[in-house]
Amino acid sequence: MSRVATYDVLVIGSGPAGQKAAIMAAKSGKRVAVIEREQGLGGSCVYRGTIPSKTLREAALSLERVKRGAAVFDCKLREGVEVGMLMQRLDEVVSAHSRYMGDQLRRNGIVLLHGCSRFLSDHRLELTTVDGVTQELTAGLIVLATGSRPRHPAKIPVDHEHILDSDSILSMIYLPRSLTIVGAGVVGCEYASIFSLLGVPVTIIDAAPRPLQFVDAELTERFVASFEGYGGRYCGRQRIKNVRWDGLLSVVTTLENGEEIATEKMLVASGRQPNLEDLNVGAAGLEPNAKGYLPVNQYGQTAVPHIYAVGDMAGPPSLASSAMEQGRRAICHALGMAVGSVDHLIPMGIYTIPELSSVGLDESRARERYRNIVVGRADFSEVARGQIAGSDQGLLKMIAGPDGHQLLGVQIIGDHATELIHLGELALINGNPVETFVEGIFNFPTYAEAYRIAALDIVKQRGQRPVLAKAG
Ligand SMILES: Cc1cc2nc3c(=O)[nH]c(=O)nc-3n(C[C@H](O)[C@H](O)[C@H](O)COP(=O)(O)OP(=O)(O)OC[C@H]3O[C@@H](n4cnc5c(N)ncnc54)[C@H](O)[C@@H]3O)c2cc1C
Ligand SMILES: NC(=O)c1ccc[n+]([C@@H]2O[C@H](COP(=O)([O-])OP(=O)(O)OC[C@H]3O[C@@H](n4cnc5c(N)ncnc54)[C@H](O)[C@@H]3O)[C@@H](O)[C@H]2O)c1
Repeated sequence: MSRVATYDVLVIGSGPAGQKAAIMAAKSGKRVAVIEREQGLGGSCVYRGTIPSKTLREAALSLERVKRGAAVFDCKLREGVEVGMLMQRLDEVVSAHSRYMGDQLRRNGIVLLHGCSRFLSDHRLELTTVDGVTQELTAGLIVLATGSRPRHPAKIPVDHEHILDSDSILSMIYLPRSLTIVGAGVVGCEYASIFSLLGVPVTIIDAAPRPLQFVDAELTERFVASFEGYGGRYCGRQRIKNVRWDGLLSVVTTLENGEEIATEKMLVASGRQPNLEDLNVGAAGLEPNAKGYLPVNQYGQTAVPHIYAVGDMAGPPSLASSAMEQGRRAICHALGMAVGSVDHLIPMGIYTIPELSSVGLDESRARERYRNIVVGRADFSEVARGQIAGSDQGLLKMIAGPDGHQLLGVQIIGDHATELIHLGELALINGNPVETFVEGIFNFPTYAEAYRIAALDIVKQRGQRPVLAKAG
């Protein structure tokens, strides 16, 4: 082992959480090293998560746009098309991303170390490179950002050939003739949309009565209607008895109600678990909780004050966007800098087709807290841009407090929902009232006009319930 290398800040993992932590620390004048066990930078976000899935989604979206114009266009996918052909831009996107990140680390003077690391004590780590060379490292501040990996239920024998997870699904050469998806969370629903639009019959199985349980029920109803419109089937409230590959053609799923579902492939999307095992956290005095995560406070600080855990490895919401913010916040907190106060307003963007997005309180949570809320609705079929695009599944819901002025949240399903949500987010951050959307001028024709329609709906209801408005 060579002599000990000393840094101010050591960041383990180069995904969105680790990157932002490292950059923030370097910009604050600290000597920083990032340890990454994979050859490429960027974490599962770049290689197995966000970017590959969204690249395949673009192909499904192109097909969907053509299908909307079915009266004039006649277009379907060629027989035997390879999944790789549908993701032609992926290599370019991934290498551009990795190059950009490498440059950014270098520009900021951050040392990049390749290898796997484990704690020797609370300030010391051992790094082992792929060649088996070891090096001891020490730092005053350590940020763990090792991400997560798919969780496999005990009853499902994932073999990565017939029964796949979100890491192996994109290694399929051909589109499957049919697909069962276990789990109607974000991963399951995003892939369900993509594959069903590409013409694959998809069945989703979940123990819950509806998919995406944490999303507004009116929005998920529209999602299910659209998914079923593309030939998909949602099997809610179902428990799986067993899953087996029949050795010939099909993966056979037996449900506890006796039904058998046979499809060519299965995708298991039943949640994630943190990458913690290799780190030997016990040597640093840390202990995971019953769910396998390291307990942290709102800044990502663990029970050992100079060790922070951020991003997926620290648990939900498990988003690239929140991972970046957690990385930044951890460093600000550790270095005694102002952290900012909008972390409760993390927007959620789900890239199903149609897209779903939300910020602030949704209808049911707002009702729990304030009882007499006012809900404004704008159907995209009322918006000129929606009519032009034939986007009739869209809906924007604006949630106002009992006085009908205070904005509490916005939920959107439909084209560009994940972009549109930021208007609502900024209004919430700035404490703008509902009127902002009535008085502001919007480009025409745009989907953003849905904000004004929803706001006017609230104003109309306010006029009809003067007693409630005064009672507050
Ligand atoms: C299919 C899919 C689609 C997704 N789509 C979206 C989306 O559209 N939008 C969104 O916001 N989020 C999305 N996510 C979630 C997003 O990818 C994650 O929340 C994000 O990648 C978490 O970032 P992270 O930095 O915590 O971890 P990761 O990105 O997983 O990075 C962790 C890094 O740590 C490294 N590492 C692990 N252990 C060690 C060790 N012992 N030593 C050294 N290095 C180590 C790993 O190699 C990896 O590079 C998606 C996830 C999946 C699975
Ligand atoms: N657009 C995005 O931001 C995006 C995209 C993809 C993933 N992600 C993140 O990745 C994380 C993981 O996503 P995920 O969808 O794998 O997990 P999840 O925890 O969101 O959903 C898992 C689903 O599987 C179901 N389930 C679990 N075990 C089951 C079983 N044995 N039988 C039937 N159903 C079962 C659960 O009821 C749940 O609905 C999420 O936290 C999400 O935030 C985000």
